[in-house]
Amino acid sequence: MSVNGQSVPGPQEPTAATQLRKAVVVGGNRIPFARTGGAYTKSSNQDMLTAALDGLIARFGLQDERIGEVAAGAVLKHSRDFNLTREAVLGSALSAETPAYDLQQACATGLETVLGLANKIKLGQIESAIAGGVDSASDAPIAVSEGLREVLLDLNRAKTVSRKLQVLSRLRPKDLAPDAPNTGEPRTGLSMGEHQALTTAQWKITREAQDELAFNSHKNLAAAYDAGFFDDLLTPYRGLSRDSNLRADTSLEKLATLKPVFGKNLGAEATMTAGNSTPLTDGASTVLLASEEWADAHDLPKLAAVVDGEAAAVDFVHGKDGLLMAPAFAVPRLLARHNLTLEDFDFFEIHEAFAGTVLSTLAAWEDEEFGRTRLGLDGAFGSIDRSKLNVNGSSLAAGHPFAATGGRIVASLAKMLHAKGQADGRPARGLVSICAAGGQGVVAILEAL
Ligand SMILES: CC(=O)CC(=O)SCCNC(=O)CCNC(=O)[C@H](O)C(C)(C)COP(=O)(O)OP(=O)(O)OC[C@H]1O[C@@H](n2cnc3c(N)ncnc32)[C@H](O)[C@@H]1OP(=O)(O)O
Repeated sequence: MSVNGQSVPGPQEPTAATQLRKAVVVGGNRIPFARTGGAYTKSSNQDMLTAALDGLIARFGLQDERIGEVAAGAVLKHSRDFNLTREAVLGSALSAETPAYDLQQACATGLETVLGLANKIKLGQIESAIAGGVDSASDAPIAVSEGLREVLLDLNRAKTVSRKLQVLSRLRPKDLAPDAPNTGEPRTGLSMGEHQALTTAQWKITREAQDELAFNSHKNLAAAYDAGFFDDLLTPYRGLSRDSNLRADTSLEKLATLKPVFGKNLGAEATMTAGNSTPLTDGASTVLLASEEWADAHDLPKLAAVVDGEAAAVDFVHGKDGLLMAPAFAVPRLLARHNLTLEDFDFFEIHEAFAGTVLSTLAAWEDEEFGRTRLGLDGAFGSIDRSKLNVNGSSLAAGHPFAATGGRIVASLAKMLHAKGQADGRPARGLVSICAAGGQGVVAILEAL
């Protein structure tokens, strides 16, 4: 059968995944997320990832343990961090004989590390793994200009003082201007927020609907903290024990007063504000994965199984689809492979890059024409029960340290699924959906154990 242009095995045909052993989520850990320029201004990616690893190691008694593999990544990485994850492992309490590598899939990095490592466990290549991600916009790498770079390289090669002076004489004042990273898409020059403003307008998402989603994110995250949901997940770090972006006292009235920040310059209705967009954030998260046998042998919990994942990409460059709309295509493909519909899920963890991102995706799934023309279905893909969406808060409230968001979501969802256990006579089931820069998206299904 075919779903949005890709053939997927029919429901009756067993997929390779169904014949493999299980990869289970044992648990996760993270440091509280901090708004950029705040508590972690003096922390590097390596510091934060090491702290998130050490918290996980302490929680599950993994000191000096040789783990099968550790994979993590950062979207904003200094050139000195060749293999950031390996350096973090070497700085942690794990055995130095634990192999580790970096992976980069923009905001989906954390989820992609979970899926890749889970597959290795399913195949029997490794018994245990730690997935993760980290990002710091506070410690963002600043590159030098092309002119200064050329001069510095030539200077390094120059053997005599006169040659060095000759090279230096090429420098112009403009060469000294730094080249700072930004959230712009290289192929369009538009920021993520500007891209989303176009999509938000295309799907006619109102300011009120976006503010309501943002309000619920803060309300749900605050309630989760108050209920102790995160007590086992957070390593206090640099004086923080809660995500610093969380505003338990925000209100729909306050959100309605905030000035629109994206879209005005593009002729789109400007409905996106600092309140319904994620802030730039610093933070790190880790997730311990294992085979059932390894978890049992170490007397560790098995919260949920990583069932399967899917990635999609859209052609945003030519305006065919919105930059952050790839999950709208990946989810239907993944669900078709498992003969599932949106009604078969008990929790939806849809990353809130912007409130408009979540709402545009849901609107696309509910749209008959999108279902027919873009997904190749007979009608609309479906709608979700909103009471199952991001029930313990998501990125709008917690913040979004790009590569660390996937680990936050998987660890939280695994706990929620384990607590729920069964639903309708089957294991509780959760869907993870993460949009990423470059027009990509990664999604996954987890099931309670
Ligand atoms: C990268 C990938 O692969 C995919 C993705 O996830 S895409 C997403 C990537 N992330 C981004 O692009 C980051 C987007 N965000 C931004 O650029 C910035 O946060 C922003 C431009 C939206 C806002 O920046 P800012 O103006 O510095 O925000 P900030 O000062 O915190 O807030 C502005 C005001 O709103 C208020 N505010 C913000 N949130 C609020 C809330 N929930 N409730 C009440 N007030 C709030 C603040 O208090 C502040 O008020 P004052 O001016 O009175 O102090």
